[in-house]
Order: sequence, then structure tokens, then C-alpha cells
Amino acid sequence: SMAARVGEKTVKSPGTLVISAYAACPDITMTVTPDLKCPDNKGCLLMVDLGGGCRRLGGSALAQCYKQLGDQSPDLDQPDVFRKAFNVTQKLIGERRVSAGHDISDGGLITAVLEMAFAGNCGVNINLEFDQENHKAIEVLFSEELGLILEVPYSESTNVLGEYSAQDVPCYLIGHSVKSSTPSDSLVNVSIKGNEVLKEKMTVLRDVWEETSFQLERYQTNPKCVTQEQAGLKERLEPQYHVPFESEIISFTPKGRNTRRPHPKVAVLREEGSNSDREMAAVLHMAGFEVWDINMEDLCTERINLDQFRGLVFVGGFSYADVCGSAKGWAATALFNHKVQEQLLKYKERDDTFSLGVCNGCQLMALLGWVAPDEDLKENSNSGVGQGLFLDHNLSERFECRFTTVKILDSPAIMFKGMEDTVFGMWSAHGEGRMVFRSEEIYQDVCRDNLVAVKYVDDQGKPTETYPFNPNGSRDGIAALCSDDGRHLAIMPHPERCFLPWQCAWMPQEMRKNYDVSPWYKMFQNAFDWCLGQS
Ligand SMILES: NC(=O)CC[C@H](N)C(=O)O
Repeated sequence: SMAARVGEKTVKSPGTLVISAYAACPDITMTVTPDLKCPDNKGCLLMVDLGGGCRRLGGSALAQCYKQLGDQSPDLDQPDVFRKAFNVTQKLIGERRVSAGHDISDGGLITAVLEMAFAGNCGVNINLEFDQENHKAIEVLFSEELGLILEVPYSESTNVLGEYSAQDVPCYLIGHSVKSSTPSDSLVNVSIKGNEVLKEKMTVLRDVWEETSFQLERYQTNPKCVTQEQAGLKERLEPQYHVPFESEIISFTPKGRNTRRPHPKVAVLREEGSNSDREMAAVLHMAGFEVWDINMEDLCTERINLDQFRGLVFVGGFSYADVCGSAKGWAATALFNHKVQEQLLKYKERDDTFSLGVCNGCQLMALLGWVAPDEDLKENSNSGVGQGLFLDHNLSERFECRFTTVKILDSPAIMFKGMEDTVFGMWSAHGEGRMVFRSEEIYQDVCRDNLVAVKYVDDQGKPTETYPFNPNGSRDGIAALCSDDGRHLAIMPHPERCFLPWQCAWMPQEMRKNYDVSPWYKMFQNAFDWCLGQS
């Protein structure tokens, strides 16, 4: 499996030693990411220097660029300093006093600082005064000695420097992170002992840094998408998240679970190759449902009857490894087994039920005609199924896993009640997510009846077909559709993978501080409330 054929050639991956280390993490919300946050618009950048004054270039990325190996490579010469630095850093992280952090040992000091600025979409002012040994600029900037770059709020910097020096760990203030109104105004200024060595726009440097990746991507991805992403990167701002019901998710306690009435039952339906069923069960349970883990075999053998359920969820994944197309095998089990087909149809037609299909489940619902059905086809087919929607391959021609920004539209979907106009991030993870309608008429009907419940949006919150905001190229940015009566919802991105704040790849600092659950939790609470209202 470590060999690939390229034309006539077989390219073998060289033998590589991989060492994986695992450690328990007492609190996963206490993580530090490299993107500079610019607390109060200007953060302090500190360098924790574990190189013991050495600036060796052997084995560095820089040496490799010059096709050299170098003579001396960095080493851990002072394990004791390393241990103390680790403990101080852990303590600071535990006290939430570090806003960003990165390691020097993969590309050197300048690479670490720049990567932090690129990810934070901001500028930096750096002046390196600390070096006593008169190392050359290139050594100071590119040596991959052990060490950390930390960003801390202005108010913390003196204390943090004090914490390291109390343990005799060298730590220096090397500069500041600077937020400006647009990324293209952000500047990178680097001086060594007062002499300027680099002054350039952050976006220009980021383009240089990204170029190699984009070159590689052109071999792996539709080049049109790569060009779009590359052009768009210069202009990228922060996504404009908007949560109209914010007060409901700050200081949140699950209200559903306090009900005295019997908890409505929901079936989380799996098939060979499904995933995300646990996340789904977790959020449904949290919203107050009695959750049942069932699989297609349970339906085929009639061990489980759907009559007892108010909710049915088709989860995501790779049912039958997506052979012949996503969810095709799953749909075949549902359509060609009459018992299963009958059960599903009966369930769908009952007016006290709801269903949700996520990703692979969304693809299944399309194949079964539960959303955007083709009514003519339905009437003329023996199975009574009229598939009007098809989930085609992403325009990028590859699997896309991204934290996409989506907007909730005004639709009859019961799960989105009171959530209209929400703009927030949701995980997308699919290879076949582009919604294609069997006819223009079906598409127009869906639009006329407001059945498009969710769209992918850009940084301005506008529905978009532009990659990678829209990860698959779906027309007008469509990400989810519901049935006429709003009971059945098919959605490509995964709300169940981001119903808690820590599951979200990004969100504004204020939201991260304040939210007990993510806005997507409300979808499940809505479903629960709807069931109680109906019982
Ligand atoms: N996450 C998913 O459910 C993926 C669905 C499907 N296997 C696809 O790649 O399109």
C-alpha cells in the first residue's frame, strides 16, 4: 500500500521510522494553537530558548534547500532545562495565560513566527536582541534548536518572563503581534540587534510559503479549485459568525432531560462502514432523547420495528466503502428488501416522526427520494421511489475535510426553528457532496418552497460557489434540503461533530469563552421540543 503507480512508473514510499507517543490530557479545552490571537490588538511574543546558546544548522530545512546536510545538528544538551521549561509552560497553559504557541525546531525561529502570523492573519514586529554569541542572522533565524515561541497578553508578559527566569529557563521578549483591519495591511518586520533583516507584507510572505503546497495540490486536485483558493487567500478575513439566539447557549443546562414525560425514542441507524454514530447518540442523549443504536440488519430481520420511534437518524460514513458511489449499497438494502422498504415508507409517512440524514445519510435520503423527490418518476416506478437529487463528486475531485461556514435559511425544517440567519462553522467531510437535481424544475420547486435549509457562505456571510468556502461546488452553495413539511432533513456537513465548543476548529475568542454548547446543539433540542409538542 506504500507504492503508487504513476503512468508506467511504480513509486515506492521509502522506509520510514514512525514513533507515535500518547499522553493523557486532563482537559482538552486547555490547548494552545499556533495562530496569533493579538490579545487587545497587540500580543507579546516570547522565545523560550532551549538551545543552550547554540544555533546549529545541520539537518535543517534551510540546509536541505541548499542541498546540504550540515556538520552539526541541534541536540538536547540540557535535559534539566528542558524539564523545567516543560513544567513552567504546562503551568502557564493550565492557567490559560498563553494565547498562542509554536515550536522552533521545525523550520527555525523565523518559520515558527511567520507560521503563527499566517495562521493568525496578522502582522509581527520582531527585534532579536538576545544572542550573546554573535551568531549570523541566518543561524539565528533558521537554526532548528529546541525552543518555543509563545504569545501572551501584554499584561502577562512581565510575569511570564519572571516564571521562566525563576526556574533559570532562558526566555526573551522578542516582539509583538499586531492586528490590522485587513490582512493585506499586515506587515512583518524583523530586526536583529536593531538591523532590519526582513520587511514585507504578511500576505506576500504567506503566498511564498504556501506556493509549494499549492504546486503539490495542482497534481492532486482540480487546478481550477487550487487557483481559486490561492487567489482567495490574500483577501481572507475572519468568518462573520452570527448567532441570533446567543443567550440560549451561554450558561446552558440541558433542559430536555428534566422532562417528566417519557423521553421520545430516536433510532440512530448504522450500516456496514458507518461512522459518527457515537457523536450522534451523544448529542441526542444530551437533548433528552432515549437513543437506540440500530443497524440495517435489525430492520432486515425485523428484530426492530420503527413504529416505536419518533426520530430516525441516518448517520455519516462510508457505507460499503462507497463502492459504486456513496450510499448506493445502503440504498440498495433499503430498496430491494421489501420489509425494510415498507418499514421506512411507513415511518416517513407518519406525521409524528422526524428524520435526519447527515453526509452519507444525506446521500441515502437523496437516493431514497426523501428530499427533493421527482414526483413523476415516483408515480411511474414500481418501488414508489422518485429520486430527484444526486450527490455528485466534489468539483475539487477529492475528499474535502474542512470547517466550513454555513448559514441557516428560512425553511420549514423543524430542526432549524428559530435558527434562521445563524452563520457558524460546521465540519464538512465528503468526497461526493455536490447537489445535482434531475431537472431544472425540481430545483426551481425546491427553491420556491424554501426547502433549501442551509448554504455554504463566504467570509461576508454570502452564499457561495467559490472554493473552498463551498467545498463541493453545489449550486448556489446548497448544503442541506428538507421535505415540504420540514420533518425530514438531509444535510451534507456534520452538526453532530461540532455541538460542543471544543469540537469547533475555530470560533471568535468571545464565543469560545462564553458558549457552553455550540449553536448546533439547538437543532437537537428543537427536535426534542417538537416531539414533546406532538405527543
Ligand atoms: N462523512 C461522510 O459521511 C462521507 C460520505 C461519503 N462517504 C463521501 O465521501 O462523500
